[in-house]
Amino acid sequence: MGDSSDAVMARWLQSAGLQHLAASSAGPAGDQRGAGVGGLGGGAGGAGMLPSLLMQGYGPQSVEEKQRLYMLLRNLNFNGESLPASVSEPYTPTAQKFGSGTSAEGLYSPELRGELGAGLLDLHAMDDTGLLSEDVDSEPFEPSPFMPKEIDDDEDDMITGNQLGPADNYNAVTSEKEINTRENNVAKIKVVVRKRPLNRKELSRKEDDAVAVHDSSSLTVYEPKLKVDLTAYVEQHEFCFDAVLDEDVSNDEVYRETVEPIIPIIFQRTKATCFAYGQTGSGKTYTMQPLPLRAAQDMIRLLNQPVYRNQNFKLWLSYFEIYGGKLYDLLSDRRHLLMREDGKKQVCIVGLQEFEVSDVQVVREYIERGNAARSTGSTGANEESSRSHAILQLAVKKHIIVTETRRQRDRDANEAKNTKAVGKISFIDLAGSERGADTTDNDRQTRIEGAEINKSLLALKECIRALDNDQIHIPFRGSKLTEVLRDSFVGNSRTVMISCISPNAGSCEHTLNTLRYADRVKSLSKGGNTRKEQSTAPTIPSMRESSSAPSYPLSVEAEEVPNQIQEKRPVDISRRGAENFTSNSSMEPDRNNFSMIPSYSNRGKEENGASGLNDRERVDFSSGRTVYNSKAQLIQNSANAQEDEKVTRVSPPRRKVIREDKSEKQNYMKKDSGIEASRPGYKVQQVRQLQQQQRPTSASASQVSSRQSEKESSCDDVEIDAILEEEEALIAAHRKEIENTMEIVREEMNLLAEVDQPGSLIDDYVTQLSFLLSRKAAGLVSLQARLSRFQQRLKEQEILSRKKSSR
Ligand SMILES: Nc1ncnc2c1ncn2[C@@H]1O[C@H](COP(=O)(O)OP(=O)(O)OP(=O)(O)O)[C@@H](O)[C@H]1O
Repeated sequence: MGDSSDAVMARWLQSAGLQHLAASSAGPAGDQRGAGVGGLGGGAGGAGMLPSLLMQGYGPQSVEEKQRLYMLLRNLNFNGESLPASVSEPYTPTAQKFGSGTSAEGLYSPELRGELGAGLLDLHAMDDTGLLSEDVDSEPFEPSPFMPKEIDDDEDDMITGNQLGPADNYNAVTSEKEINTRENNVAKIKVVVRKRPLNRKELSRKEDDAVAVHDSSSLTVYEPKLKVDLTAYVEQHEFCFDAVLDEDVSNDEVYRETVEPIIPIIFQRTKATCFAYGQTGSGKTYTMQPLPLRAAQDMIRLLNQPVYRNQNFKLWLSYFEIYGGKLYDLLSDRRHLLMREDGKKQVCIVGLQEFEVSDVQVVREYIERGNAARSTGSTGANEESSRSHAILQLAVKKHIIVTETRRQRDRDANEAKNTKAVGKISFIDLAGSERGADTTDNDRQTRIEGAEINKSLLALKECIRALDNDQIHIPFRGSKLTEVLRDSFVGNSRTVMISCISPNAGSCEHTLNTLRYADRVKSLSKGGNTRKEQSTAPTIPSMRESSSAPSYPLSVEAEEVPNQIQEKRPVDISRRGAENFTSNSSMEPDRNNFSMIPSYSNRGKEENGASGLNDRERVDFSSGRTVYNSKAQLIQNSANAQEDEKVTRVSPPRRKVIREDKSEKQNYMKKDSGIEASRPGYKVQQVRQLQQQQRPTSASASQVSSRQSEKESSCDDVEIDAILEEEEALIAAHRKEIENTMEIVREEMNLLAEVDQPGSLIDDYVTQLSFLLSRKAAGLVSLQARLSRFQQRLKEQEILSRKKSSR
């Protein structure tokens, strides 16, 4: 065990930035190998050497090195063995004292994982799935090629203010253009599948490996089946994804494939979400566990780049879980948290503790602390954690230097007020996917929790699809999970979904469910990403720019200007809706993949293809501000064309009319003559006509009555503007409703296709159908209510006008 133990120890030391001590450890300390932590295979001996390394003079020289070694030792001391007296002084890199907690399994050495307690986002670890040690590679942290090299302080002077951060394989800072190109190159949604190796138990049962990974993007599942006459046969299911990672792919490669490309754009106001999905034991925790730490490492490296350091960018960490629809802070004694929406529709988690971090070691500790909070829950810790979603967020914030006077004023204000969000990445370890459909459990509470999980998984899928489809309405309210993640879905966002699958034939059904879920998430992104990325991001600031408004982070703008967003597509939505609906009505389940591929590919064609305005829209959106003006022109032209075609059609291009009305209003006030009504809404037009009749036209009217009438007409116009706005909102809501309904219908058809399959879970079907129907009903009820309000408003207005005219 000598050599391997040395190697493991060298890697541990390397992970703590103490690789130079490896040589010393091979000296006299090496003689004591195995004396420390025992019974843990190759790595244990190495752990045993560490105390002596720390105690004796030839080891670490500086206080910082000692602290690091102490931490390393403490984290490896998972068996509860006490540290030597000489190293037992507390290490307190943060102001907080952490709970006793379990060790950071897997964070140091994958060999040790599985023997330890719950790790990062370890929701429902199974103790019976330990893999053969030879399957598992130890993975030291290597500096990522995506990340810029650390720049010495001396180099700072060479870098000028406006130069921006990271790009591939570079040492110097690149231009904003390059950054934008890179940003656009990172897919908005990436779906990656990871297959884990067969574990000991599966091998001992001689289970077949039913998943064959062909290349970096496709795989086949061989599902063993029985015919009615009990003859066995194998059904093959082929899948394609953005990336398929085989069993021998290391965590390091997973990081490089999934999270690493996103990190630099977090500094460019992007919000990203990375989540693992899959059945229990498929490797979610194993996959997710190292990611936040790796990400933090790269983010900290970036923060140390002069361009960000000069801007006072800092990294903040928070960690909480959603269990049974409630939020708990994992870094604050599982404090119950409340979710609120502020005036800007931003979701705030009231009371969530966020910690500023600038050291990977400290990040590691917070993660451990959060894990400990999860695994030591007061009632049935394991059950609890297995039914929760854990969310770890790393946020980049710009610290605003406050002047003395302002500081005085804000003395009592929260420190957060002095920071401005730049971007963030959320890591989510979802509860096991099969839990939601767990029908064998008799416990009512457990079943309800299962339904809750199912609901959130469905809602998450809906949101991702809506997001990728550039829908105006994103169904955040579908679940607590999506509500919490709301701000990660709007504006400039990226999503990475890692679907974890077990390879054994016995898990085929779950594996297929996981892959179908992944397939659906993926489907809508086909052929649409580039356009969609461009369509949201550049247009919004251009609107702002044109009104010379201050520039906000992109995502905030996206939320702040819902009306403008609707404005972008006033004419085409119903049309697009109709096209979609037509294509959907021909949807046929693909029997091989059990997915609705035809519908999505049709949609891709429609969107890329000949849907007139859509095409023009796409071109327009890609060229930003000037294009937005031409877009307005386009809307105008289109509206004019419609008017030419059909004189009776009076519904106006929405915003345009309001502007016209306002200028009309001014004209009217000046001239005090009749209204030159231009295409108002049908009812509103009637009201205006009534008003027109009421207004004094005689030149001989006294000044008083003229002023009176001016006043009245001004009030009337305000009224009319309000009605027009309502009318506009009603029509927009109707459009949204149609889009929603179509999404739901699509879901229903998928559901039907699934339930038709042999072995489908009826409970799953029932839960999903009930979720969809309640969404449908809620949408209709809300539209109906809006319509009634509007009808009522029109009635009142008419009565009022009649009264006036009879006076
Ligand atoms: N790719 C992999 N390579 C090696 N071992 C793996 C891999 N994926 C998972 N494992 C091992 O399989 C076991 C189960 O993995 P893990 O606990 O991550 O599953 P999970 O999906 O998080 O399960 P649960 O939903 O119950 O929490 C662990 O012992 C883990 O070390």
